[in-house]
Amino acid sequence: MNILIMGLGYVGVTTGLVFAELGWKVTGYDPDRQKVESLSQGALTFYEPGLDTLLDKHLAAGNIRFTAKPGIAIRENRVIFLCVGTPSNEDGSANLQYIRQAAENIGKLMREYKLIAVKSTVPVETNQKLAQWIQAAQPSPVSFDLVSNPEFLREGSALQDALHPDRIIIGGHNSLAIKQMKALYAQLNSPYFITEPKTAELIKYASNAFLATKISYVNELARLCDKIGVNISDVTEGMGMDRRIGHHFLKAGIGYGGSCFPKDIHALLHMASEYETSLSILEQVNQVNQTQIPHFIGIWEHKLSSFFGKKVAILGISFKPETDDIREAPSIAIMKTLLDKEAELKVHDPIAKLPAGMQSERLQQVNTLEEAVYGCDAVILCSEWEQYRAADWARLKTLMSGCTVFDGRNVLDGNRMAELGYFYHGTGNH
Ligand SMILES: NC(=O)C1=CN([C@@H]2O[C@H](COP(=O)(O)OP(=O)(O)OC[C@H]3O[C@@H](n4cnc5c(N)ncnc54)[C@H](O)[C@@H]3O)[C@@H](O)[C@H]2O)C=CC1
Ligand SMILES: O=C(O)[C@H]1O[C@H](OP(=O)(O)OP(=O)(O)OC[C@H]2O[C@@H](n3ccc(=O)[nH]c3=O)[C@H](O)[C@@H]2O)[C@H](O)[C@@H](O)[C@@H]1O
Repeated sequence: MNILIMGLGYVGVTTGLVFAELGWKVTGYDPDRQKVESLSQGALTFYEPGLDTLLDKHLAAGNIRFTAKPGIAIRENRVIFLCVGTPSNEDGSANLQYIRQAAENIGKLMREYKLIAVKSTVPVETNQKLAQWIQAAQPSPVSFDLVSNPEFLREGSALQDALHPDRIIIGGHNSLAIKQMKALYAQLNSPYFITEPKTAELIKYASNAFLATKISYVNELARLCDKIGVNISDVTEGMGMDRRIGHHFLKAGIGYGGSCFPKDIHALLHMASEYETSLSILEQVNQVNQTQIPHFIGIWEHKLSSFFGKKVAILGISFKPETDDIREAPSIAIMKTLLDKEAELKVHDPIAKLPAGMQSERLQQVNTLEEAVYGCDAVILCSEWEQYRAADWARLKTLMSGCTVFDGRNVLDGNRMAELGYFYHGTGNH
């Protein structure tokens, strides 16, 4: 079966390369010509470990190609994966304009049967709407099947996650379509959960919301730890030894960011309100996350007396390590607040760049960790790149003016930092 991927962002490119790796012929379509050109030349438009090698390999073997022309791409491929973005509307609901455009393109241009799988994260009942949009755009009726096939990969480990998924969720009504979907993934040896489309759609939101709940829970608990003088990391380590709880997603810090958790939680809350149901726990999850940064800035400001005129090194721009994605990155909100408080910022990230519109004479991105900390009063660690964990903190201290390190991700060894003469402040960390 030939596969068409519509939408060449993180999910689309990873999915396309994974299917190429599984032996299928893949075409990637995106209306963004620059993206298509760049991918066709073997250059990824974002940073993601392992994908560049796979892209080179499958371009050279002719297993994957990219196009900005939808007509031939839709006609030549029997299976279509929708991987377009579903960003937030002002009111928090999911913006379905790209999904709708893609559906209308398919309807308009298809000439024979298609199996269409939705990987984008979409609200319940979108599958049904998609069917209507496709039908309405068809010049004359042509049959198709629609299945919901949500994606669970994480940025930074996208390839591994997509090649070894914990589960493959398929929501569909037609058993033949489900059989074809299973055939596409057959080599992965992952368990399937087959259900109806709206259940599959909700599983995706419910999973992201549950992971975010774990994070906000420990972040709030860390505030208590700060007051009573125990280490949140010890608490979560002890908790995680209970296999019913596990160790995952219990790392306290400056809060969750990224292109999905904040957006999907808003979308789920909006969905609940449309169905006149309250998800009060999730509202609190969101609330705790939104207060995480002001909470820490308050503590840091108190420790430094004031940020006015202080030289501060910001380590890590991306919302997490191993990605250059800065969407909803906590570092950005921190930097904006510190600039308002008239601090001078030197910023470092191994890969990510400051957003183009973010400019100030008191803000400078530098190329090395040493340049960032040179002459600074304090360091704030915003994303836990390995380079920061493994840094020679004894040497870095000789470059700084002050000796304060605020570890927003709790990854440095507090005792060791104190031995080196730092004033170290983590999260719920003593
Ligand atoms: N980024 C992630 O780690 C994950 C994202 N998701 C979900 O997958 C979806 C895609 O996410 P990303 O890859 O991050 O999005 P993205 O924003 O990086 O990329 C979306 C792509 O879709 C293209 N596009 C827009 N309209 C189109 C159309 N009519 N036809 C074809 N392509 C079109 C855009 O040009 C863009 O290249 C979202 O719903 C997201 O919630 C799910 C799991 C993981
Ligand atoms: O729907 C999506 O887009 C994806 O969203 C998340 O993946 P991602 O946003 O790439 O990254 P995560 O590793 O989940 O981290 C999200 C945020 O939570 C923070 N986090 C994570 C774990 C933790 O213990 N503590 C914590 O603060 C991270 O620093 C980051 O800011 C989910 O983990 C994926 O399963 C899902 O497919």
